[in-house]
Formats: sequence, structure tokens, C-alpha cells
Amino acid sequence: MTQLTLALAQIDIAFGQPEQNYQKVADSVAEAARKKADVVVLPEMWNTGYDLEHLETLADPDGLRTQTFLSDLARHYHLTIVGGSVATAENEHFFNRSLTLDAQSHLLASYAKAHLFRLMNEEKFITAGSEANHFTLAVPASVAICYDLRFPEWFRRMASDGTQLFFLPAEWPMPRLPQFAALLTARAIENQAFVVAVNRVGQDPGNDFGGQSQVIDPFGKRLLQLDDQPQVGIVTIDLAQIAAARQQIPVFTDRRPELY
Ligand SMILES: NC(=O)CCC(=O)C(=O)O
Repeated sequence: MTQLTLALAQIDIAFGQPEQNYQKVADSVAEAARKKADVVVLPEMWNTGYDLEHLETLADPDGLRTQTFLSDLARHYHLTIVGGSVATAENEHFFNRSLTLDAQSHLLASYAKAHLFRLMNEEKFITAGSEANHFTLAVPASVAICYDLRFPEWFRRMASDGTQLFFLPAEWPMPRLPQFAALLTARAIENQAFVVAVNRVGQDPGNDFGGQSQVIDPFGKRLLQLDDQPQVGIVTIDLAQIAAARQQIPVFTDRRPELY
């Protein structure tokens, strides 16, 4: 398969209201299926938002509800779901965890956010993960979550291990959206990879979120950029662009890891 049709589910997450959010995700996945998507991508922490003070009652125990829910949707609609991330409770710790399920209900990836964002007090409540994830969606793919975007080493490590398609669920506040766009473009160009970022819209008690979910190709071209409204954006990507970028400028051949 050389093309993938991606649906970016840019939703307005209800703060601390998982029931509402599971319904919003179900509606978005149904809309993505109507739009003939192969893959649906969700935003960060979509079950609870950043309602970190109430994780004791709100977080999904072992992520099991989310895994069953996404797996049922993926099977029903015959698509892959890159499940953004949800707050999970695991062995007396909370994680910001991303689950990716395919149409046969296989769990392709389970990733706990590695870099926790102090400006939103994440490190006070959430335990950091320390393992990257790798799966195949026509090409080698990986998920990173929001603030991970500021760590080029993390992306380069995944790219060096084969990743050609990055997904980045986010809750990235409005004032720093220009940085979001610049960093997404940089990660795509330097790794000669597609970057698919899905941000939320709406407000929580601390922040305004302005969406601008987007898809950048391996040359750094922005193929899709949504506005600040809830919506399911659709774009088809041509995976042959990855080899084209890597043939034109062979960065992975020319790099000198012994120097850095
Ligand atoms: N949820 C997050 O990780 C936010 C990251 C962010 O806003 C940033 O500027 O970095």
C-alpha cells in the first residue's frame, strides 16, 4: 500500500467527564469511517483532559476500558485507531498512555509518555514511561505524545530504529501554537518522515486550546492544517515521499553518530 487516508479527530475534550469523551470519540470514529479513513488519530488525554487532581476516580484502571472500547470500534469500522492517549491507573501509578489498535483488534502499540510537562503540573501526578514504541502501518510507525515533540533525540532514536511515520497526540495550548508548527516541521524534515499531529480544541480551567492539527510530509510540506473548531479532518498521504526525500538527501547515510 503506498497511500494511507488519515482522519484527524480534533475534539473538544470535556474536562473530567470521561462518559462524554468516550461518546465524542465514538462519534468521531464513525465520522472517520464515513469519510473512508484507513487510520483515525485521537488527541492527548482524551478521557479526562488534564483533570490531574481527580485521577484517583477518573483514570482508566489498566487502560482496559479504553482498550476494549477502541478495539471494538476498530473492528466494527475496519480501520486502525491511533488512540491518542488516556489517563490510566496501573499498579498505584498514573500514566499518560497511548494505545493503538488495528481492525483485527490487535494491540499494535502501548506507549506511556516519556517527557512530562511541568507547566501543566503533569510530573506531580503522572509517572513517566521510558520505552519507545514501534509498529507497522504500511511503513514503520511510532507514537510520541505532546511535550515529547521538544526532544529531537527521542524522535531521532525512533527514526534510527526505523520509524518513517510519527503520530503526535497533543493538548498544546494556544499561545505556543507557532512553536508547535515549527517543531512538527523540524521533526519531519530532520527525520525525513511524516508527522501527524492531533491537538484538541476548547478550554480547560487553565488553558485555551486552538487545534491546528496538522500533517507534515518528509520534505517539510504541510499537507493539512485544521483551524480551531472541532472536526474530523481527512488527508491521504503518499508513502513513496519517504523514499523520495531520503534518496534526494541521504541524511541517514551521512550522519556521524560517532561525533555526537
Ligand atoms: N500537554 C503537553 O505536553 C503540552 C506541551 C506544551 O504545551 C509545550 O509547549 O511543549
